[in-house]
Amino acid sequence: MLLGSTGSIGTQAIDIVRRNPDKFRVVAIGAGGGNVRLLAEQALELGVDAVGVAKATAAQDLQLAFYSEATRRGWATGDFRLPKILAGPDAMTELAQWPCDTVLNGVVGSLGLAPTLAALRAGRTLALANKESLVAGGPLVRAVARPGQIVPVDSEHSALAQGLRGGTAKEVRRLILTASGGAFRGRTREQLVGVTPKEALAHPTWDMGPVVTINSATLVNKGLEVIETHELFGVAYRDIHVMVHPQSVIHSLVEFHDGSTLAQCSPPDMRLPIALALGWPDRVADAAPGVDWTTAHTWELRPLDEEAFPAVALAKAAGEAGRCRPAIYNAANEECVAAFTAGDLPFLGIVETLEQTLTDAPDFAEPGTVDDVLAAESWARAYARERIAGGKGA
Ligand SMILES: NC(=O)C1=CN([C@@H]2O[C@H](COP(=O)(O)OP(=O)(O)OC[C@H]3O[C@@H](n4cnc5c(N)ncnc54)[C@H](OP(=O)(O)O)[C@@H]3O)[C@@H](O)[C@H]2O)C=CC1
Ligand SMILES: CC(=O)[C@@H](O)[C@H](O)COP(=O)(O)O
Ligand SMILES: [Mn+2]
Repeated sequence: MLLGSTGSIGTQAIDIVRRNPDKFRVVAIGAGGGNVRLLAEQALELGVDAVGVAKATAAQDLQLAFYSEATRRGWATGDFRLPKILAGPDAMTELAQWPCDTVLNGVVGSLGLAPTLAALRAGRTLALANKESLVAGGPLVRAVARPGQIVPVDSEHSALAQGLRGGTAKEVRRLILTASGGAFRGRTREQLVGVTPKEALAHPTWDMGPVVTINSATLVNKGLEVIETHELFGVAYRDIHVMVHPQSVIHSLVEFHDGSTLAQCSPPDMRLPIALALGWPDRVADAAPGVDWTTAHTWELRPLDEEAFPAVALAKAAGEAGRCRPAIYNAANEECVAAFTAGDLPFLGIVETLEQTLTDAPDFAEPGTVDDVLAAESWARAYARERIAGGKGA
């Protein structure tokens, strides 16, 4: 099951499936509804049983897209069976419970929380790219997930999961997440004034969807990943570190208490962690090219400039405090990224707004239900939007 099949993660997952028909079969796919042509193309190529679109009004366009795709393929009516269409805001959650072994959650944003919980409750293995669901609803996810039921897709967390195979939890001293540094790596705070969405979208090493790319530029992505690390591996925030690694070849490191450190290395290509998550615990041969060991390489690791990029420290504090503050951090960021992309908020205003939103947030309790998360998110979204509309953070 692929949720977010039309996106960067989804299309790369399909590449893995296409090249490994003996290992994987996709039974259903889902996406927002912004690209029904691609969704129909994928559905007919993969021969899925069901297709979901979150935008209810996209259902009719999807139906039409099936027929044009069938015509393009030279298929006559009667030669093929149309997949069942699920449409509306609950479509991803319904699909997450569809009979299958593994659900890959590759949708973007904390709207991925309901499908994450549904897949876990239905007993599926969850290949998780949608880090926002874990950040927003960590305590809810922890309460329903069996040990080992979530397999990380995020490159750093896949690296950590691989490194942790090399020792026991008791032997771990610290986890080190690597960060490319994003589009503005090496800049001072002053040099970030006036940077544009186009510049922020020019990621130095990874080709990804727009939201995660802008989050890389602000380092909010690394903030989300620190919380994701804590939620996935149960390691204390004080033992989770971030290092800037411009080459994006070392995807993260595990240090053990004897002073030994294990790193996972491969050229930046998400098909490797996606394939590993789909096949977990087995590796999929030739998922992506490996490092070329016949040439010279220089791999750097540098401390993060926390003054220019305070987003990681903010996320750590939010994670340590709990009580929906990670959900507030993420929801405010989703609003800020949309505003920055639309030209309504300057780049530095993103993290400034996050900080102010966290400062002014009322005290929420630890979430016990999805509604608790939604209440905190809805407060944060409204607060951030109001600040942005009022020209604050500009
Ligand atoms: N791309 C990457 O390399 C990496 C991504 N991730 C994480 O994976 C997730 C996906 O990222 P990425 O693939 O880059 O994002 P993209 O923007 O490329 O794709 C997003 C996907 O989500 C779908 N979508 C959008 N809105 C909805 C909705 N309301 N309901 C259901 N589906 C929706 C989109 O469908 P539509 O086409 O219809 O809009 C699309 O299929 C994010 O959480 C990201 O942080 C993590 C590590 C690496
Ligand atoms: C590929 C991947 O996992 C992204 O989440 C990646 O981490 C983005 O790169 P940086 O956040 O390190 O710039
Ligand atoms: Mn990552």
